[in-house]
Amino acid sequence: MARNIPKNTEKTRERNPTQSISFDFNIKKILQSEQLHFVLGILFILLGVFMLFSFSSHLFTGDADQSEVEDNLQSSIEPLKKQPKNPFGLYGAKLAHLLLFRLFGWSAFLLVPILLIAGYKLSFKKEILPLEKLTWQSLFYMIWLSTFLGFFVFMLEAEEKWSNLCGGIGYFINEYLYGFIGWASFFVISFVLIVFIVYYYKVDTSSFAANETEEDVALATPESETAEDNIAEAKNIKRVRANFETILAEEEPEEELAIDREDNFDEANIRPFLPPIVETPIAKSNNASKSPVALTIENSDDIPEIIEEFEDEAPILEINESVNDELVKKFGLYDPMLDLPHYKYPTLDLMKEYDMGKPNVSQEELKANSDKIVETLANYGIGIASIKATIGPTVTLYEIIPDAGVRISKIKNLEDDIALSLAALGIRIIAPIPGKGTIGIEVPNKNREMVPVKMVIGSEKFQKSTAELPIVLGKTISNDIFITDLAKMPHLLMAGATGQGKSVGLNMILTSLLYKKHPSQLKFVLVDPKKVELTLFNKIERHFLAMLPNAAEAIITDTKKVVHTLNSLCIEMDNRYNLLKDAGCRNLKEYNVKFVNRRLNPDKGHYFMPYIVLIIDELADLMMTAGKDVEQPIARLAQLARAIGIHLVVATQRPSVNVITGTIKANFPARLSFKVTSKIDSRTILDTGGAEQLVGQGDMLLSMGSDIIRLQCAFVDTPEVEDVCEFIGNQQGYDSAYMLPEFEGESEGGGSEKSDFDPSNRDQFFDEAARLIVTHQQGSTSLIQRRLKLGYNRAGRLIDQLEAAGIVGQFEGSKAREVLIKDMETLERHLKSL
Ligand SMILES: Nc1ncnc2c1ncn2[C@@H]1O[C@H](COP(=O)(O)OP(=O)(O)OP(=O)(O)O)[C@@H](O)[C@H]1O
Repeated sequence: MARNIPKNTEKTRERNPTQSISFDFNIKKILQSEQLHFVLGILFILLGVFMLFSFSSHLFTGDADQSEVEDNLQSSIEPLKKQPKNPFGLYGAKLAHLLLFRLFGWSAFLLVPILLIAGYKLSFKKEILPLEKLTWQSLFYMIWLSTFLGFFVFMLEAEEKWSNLCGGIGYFINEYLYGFIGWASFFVISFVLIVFIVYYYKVDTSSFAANETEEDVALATPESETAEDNIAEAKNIKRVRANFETILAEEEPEEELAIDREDNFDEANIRPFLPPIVETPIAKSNNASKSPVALTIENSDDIPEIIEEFEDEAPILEINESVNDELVKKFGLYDPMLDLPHYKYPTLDLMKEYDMGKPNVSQEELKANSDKIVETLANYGIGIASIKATIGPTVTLYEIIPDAGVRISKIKNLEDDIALSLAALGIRIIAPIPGKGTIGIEVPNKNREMVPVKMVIGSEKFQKSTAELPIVLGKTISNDIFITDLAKMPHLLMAGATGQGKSVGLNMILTSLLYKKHPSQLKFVLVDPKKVELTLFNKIERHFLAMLPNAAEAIITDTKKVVHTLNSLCIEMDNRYNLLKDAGCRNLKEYNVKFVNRRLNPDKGHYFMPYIVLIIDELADLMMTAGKDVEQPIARLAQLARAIGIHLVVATQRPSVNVITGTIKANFPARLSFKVTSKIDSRTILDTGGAEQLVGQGDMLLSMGSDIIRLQCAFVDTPEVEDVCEFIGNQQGYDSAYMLPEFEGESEGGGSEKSDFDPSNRDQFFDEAARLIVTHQQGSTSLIQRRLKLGYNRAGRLIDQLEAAGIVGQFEGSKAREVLIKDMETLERHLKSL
């Protein structure tokens, strides 16, 4: 209304009956002013301090001042007979006398923190502790404590000496109660406290009932809970998770929180960066009563079914939006980067500057080459309508449009003749160039141009790239910087004869990712059977590397360990799929978005999932020594891991069929080839010839689906990689590398065959798993996996042992196994008898 009032001209003000409204408006403004808040806040704080000291002094001077203060309270006009002993003067003595002696007793001290916190909040706009809650609690405890202490003062008839303890309120309540029920008033007082605690703190009374589990309670939670209830419950969850920093998050300002997370790292023992997050209490849908089905993914055809299963069968989480919003409002979105808040991305000055000099291809060279092409083709009776040249860093592409009626295959067959006439190696004919209707002839330049890493990494295109896993490989034939997204590839197979630029290519991939990703977002698993190529990356172990628990080194060089690591990655994949299923997400990106929005519960094993990039520097070596043992997990990962953010980059010197087997090849849609020694090798890796014609030094062909592009790989020198790694390695990192799930090889396992089951040799988690299964009455591997935080294989072995021990029934396909023991008592007896 006030906004519609005409502007305050003298006239309108005279006539306008709404003048008072405009006055109100100003009052409101004054009340809302920051200055007033600040001043009031300081006043509150001073008052709090004044109270604290006058109350404390009263404990010693109260008796002496009593009669003086009482007199003054009766008639404040009469002059004081003697000065009060309280150093805070008459008013200090009066205030203390009123609040301590007449009203609340010692519990009046509780008013002090309220004043201090309220004052601080008003002045500095920061709530050290939740003020409203604190005020209600303090009021209750002031009265209750005064009554409680009053009981003893009254019963012991010590009011002369101790009336300060309980104040007037406590004493009179007890006097009144005693008149009715005598000393049983103590029960009433205690009962009031119990009622307050149960209702105010929303004590989960169901947890007192025997055998009822956390999950049952969650199921019992009425969906119509108010947002406030949910927040309170969320905070309860938080309280339990004392090892997470969440408590600090609530009570401390953001900056302090960040530092604390860093310091308390090892507290989150499973994953060093398990996120500090408060979760919305989640009520499960009706489907929750269905047994969760163990998730086994054998091949990529399963994926659509799994996704459907996510939608249909998975316990779908119902999220109370308002609570999440409340949490987000309070703590902000979850930021994984706060794990290492001071982390600095590598800078461009770590890379060498190269003097590029003049253009690498002269006009004369261009003219001479196009003349020779036209001439050679003319010699074979092929006329050319037009010719156009595009200069690239390594090769120049001459695009020709032949006269009408010329057969393309005829030109293609002239590859060697053209090479001969141009006296150049590495001519490649692309006939026709897809989508262009021209024929391309790539002719290597006499002076090739090196593509420095600084140029591509520093390019605007790369710096601004929003790809999930951006990698800048180098330049295309038309001098464009080529950037691709490894997350979309989703896996890359690399081949190239020795000395053709494979290692530089791998380093480019790693360097690109190191320049764009934060350690909390990405982890590398580095496999280096040659033992020398990737050692540079040791320095970034605590930032970017993942490793097996108890491994001595993060970079894996030993074939046996490679097999373990690959299998461990498969377990990680299964675990991640289970978490995605739980969260109702289809891929890692969706999952992480949900997590960042505080919609997933870390207590249920959810965490911010970093991408994992597995790099294998020499597959041939591994295939020779371990064959199927490495082929199978690689194929499985390649088939299934894309959705959960595990991407593979596998390089090999020998792209022969026994290294790049059909299974492996079929699952690597993106393939990159440096120069190879034969056309057959080129066919093995790219499904077409051409790679044998490359000119080396990072000249490469990238095949993604049907397209093949020629690229010049950028050059990153070993000292540059070293500097980047040192730059990262010198910064504060995690306590250790990212831990992959443990994997026990067949021989080390606890015996998976049912017939082999030996009760004395059971898994150390056997009893725990049995109790879990019987409590939940669900014979499910994924339950064991999630609750006991074990890998899929180990959980599977446990289920087999439970079957052998007669605790669960047989495997029944997609259904959970029947639980044969129905209650804990029988189970305990059974366990003892084993
Ligand atoms: N992109 C590039 N630009 C310029 N020169 C390059 C490029 N890539 C590689 N080279 C040159 O080729 C040499 C060999 O490269 P690299 O070590 O990458 O080969 P490789 O294929 O890994 O060999 P190997 O399999 O024996 O390890 C480099 O030392 C460098 O001089």
